Amino acid sequence: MIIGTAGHIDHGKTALVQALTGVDTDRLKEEKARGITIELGYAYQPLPNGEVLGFIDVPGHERLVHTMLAGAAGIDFLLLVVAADDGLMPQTHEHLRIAELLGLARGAVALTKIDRVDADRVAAVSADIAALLATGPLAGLPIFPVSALDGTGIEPLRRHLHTVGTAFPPRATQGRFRLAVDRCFTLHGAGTLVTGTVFAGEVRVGDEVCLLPGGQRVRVRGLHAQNRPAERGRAGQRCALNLAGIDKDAIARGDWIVDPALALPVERFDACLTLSPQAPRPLRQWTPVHLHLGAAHRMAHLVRLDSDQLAPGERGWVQLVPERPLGALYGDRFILRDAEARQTLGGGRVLDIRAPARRRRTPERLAELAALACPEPAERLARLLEQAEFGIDLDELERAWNQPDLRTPLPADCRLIRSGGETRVLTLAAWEALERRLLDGLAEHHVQSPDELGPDAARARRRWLPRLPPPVFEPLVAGLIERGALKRTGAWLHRPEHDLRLTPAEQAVAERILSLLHASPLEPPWVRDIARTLEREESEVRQLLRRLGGQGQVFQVVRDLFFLPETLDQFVEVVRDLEREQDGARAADFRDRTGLGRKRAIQILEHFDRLGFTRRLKDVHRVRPDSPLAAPGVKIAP
Ligand SMILES: Nc1nc2c(ncn2[C@@H]2O[C@H](COP(=O)(O)OP(=O)(O)OP(=O)(O)O)[C@@H](O)[C@H]2O)c(=O)[nH]1
Repeated sequence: MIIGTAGHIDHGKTALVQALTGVDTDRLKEEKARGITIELGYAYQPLPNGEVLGFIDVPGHERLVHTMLAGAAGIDFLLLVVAADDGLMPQTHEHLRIAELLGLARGAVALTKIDRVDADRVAAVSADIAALLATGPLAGLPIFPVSALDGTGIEPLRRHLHTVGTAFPPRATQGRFRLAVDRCFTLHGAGTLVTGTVFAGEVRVGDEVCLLPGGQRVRVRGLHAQNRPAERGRAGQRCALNLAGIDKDAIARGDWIVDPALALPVERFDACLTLSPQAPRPLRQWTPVHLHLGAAHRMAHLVRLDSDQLAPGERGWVQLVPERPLGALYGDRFILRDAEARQTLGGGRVLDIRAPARRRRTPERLAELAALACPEPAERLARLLEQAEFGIDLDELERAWNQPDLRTPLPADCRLIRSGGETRVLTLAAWEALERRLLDGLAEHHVQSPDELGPDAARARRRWLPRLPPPVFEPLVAGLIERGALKRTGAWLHRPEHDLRLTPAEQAVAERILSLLHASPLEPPWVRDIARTLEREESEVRQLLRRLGGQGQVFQVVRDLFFLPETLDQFVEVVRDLEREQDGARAADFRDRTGLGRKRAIQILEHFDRLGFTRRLKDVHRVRPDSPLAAPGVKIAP
């Protein structure tokens, strides 16, 4: 268990920790000279059950609240210190408010310096403290009157802390490792050391870990847990890590040391924020604030999400945009102070570290935040899934929530898709809705373009499910094909009832049309000419040719002019030759080698551009290296 002191300057925090543990945590020369705490101080005390109590002593100076916050982020138990002579003072209030906003649920009050006052004063200040606590979540904390000077009351307080510490449940270690760095220094002969509180998981000597937000990989060469050499450190302990492969100057207070899977720098996050009732005014859009999260401290801007301003005492959804990325995960507590760093404004909990910069205030997004605010992970996932049209990237969510086992068990009525290196989960209802959108889209397409077999898969996705990640689209299509609800012919997707098969009478006409094309492949007749030769309606010939086009038997190069695939293949070969020999096809060269007229040569090249075989750059048509037709021998004709 980690105990953190809190309280107004000079109220006796450091003296109390020394009386309790024998350790003087004011180590700095300047601290000694001025008699105040400037940096965080640390002390440890072994318990009979083998556990170790950790103490973090924080400064009480009003200008050092940011240091107090760096220490307070990792504590389990609040030791609120109030001097009996002074009574309640500004930082008594502010530190208490911070502890409440950080969600601290355990604590005790030390009423110090009782050697300086009489019993009536002790009773009066005790009553003030009880009244102060009564309105908040820490109501009813025990109050211990003590004197660090003569030792009165120290023993009962120490016994109380030992009893609570012994009964304190060790934190669960199922998440991945993360430690909030509050100090970094070099030790002669050992190299770079960082210390901090382990927020989650476990670390062992030899582990490879990551600096966040920097991203550098480092190895844990050695470690201390609760001030003792150890092979491993775990959630809830203070640890010192000896890191190999990094300079001290590359690390600063506020960084995190994390499992490499958690090395996600956060540029903005959405959160639930409670504005303190004592905040001086409502928070408006883009208010600049000091953001304290873990041991980190950043300037940040605040965006209101569910209304335009947040009034004192209110709770709402906000987005925070720090000036530089930081480390944060779902559920992390944070504190906001005003831009001048004079007052604590409020505090909250991180809900989404992958928060969108756009469309962040839509009703759909607010519904998502409501789901994210749900404290229980399985229920939270289920509620998120209900709204996730395209499903959820489960790997990403497991990292963002630091919950490596979210998928066991998977919520009922869900589908897990593993594809393209991604694991996505969707409700069956969402899956069916996606299937319907594709099938309905195709049905409509068939009505509008009856002469076309259907779009290819890439076009179908862009058209009807543009926001569905491609790795999910493929299994969706495959599933529909397997069930017979969809057909794939060549590259084209279509409904099974839609095909371009011709009736025997139409087939007879089609064959006569094709033989006319075969008779003059380089200069095929126009639709008008074919109709005249065969004595059929122009519209009938046009429609038949388009349906043959849908089957890939002819290609329309310009309106009403159709070429056979094998003819186009000859042209493809010419273009490939020109690409090899002259870095692309110019209209004049292409005309000379094919014997086409100039205008037709250009039309063919433009057709190739449309097919994606070539790309025009000024007057040259270059072969696209990614086109299947770029490879020698590949043909358009089946
Ligand atoms: N008489 C008396 N003096 C005390 C007691 N506790 C602390 N003091 C004195 O009060 C002064 C401040 O004590 P500290 O322990 O440094 O106070 P602090 O709260 O740690 O101060 P900051 O960390 O700077 O906020 C020192 O001169 C202490 O000797 C006490 O129980 N009785």
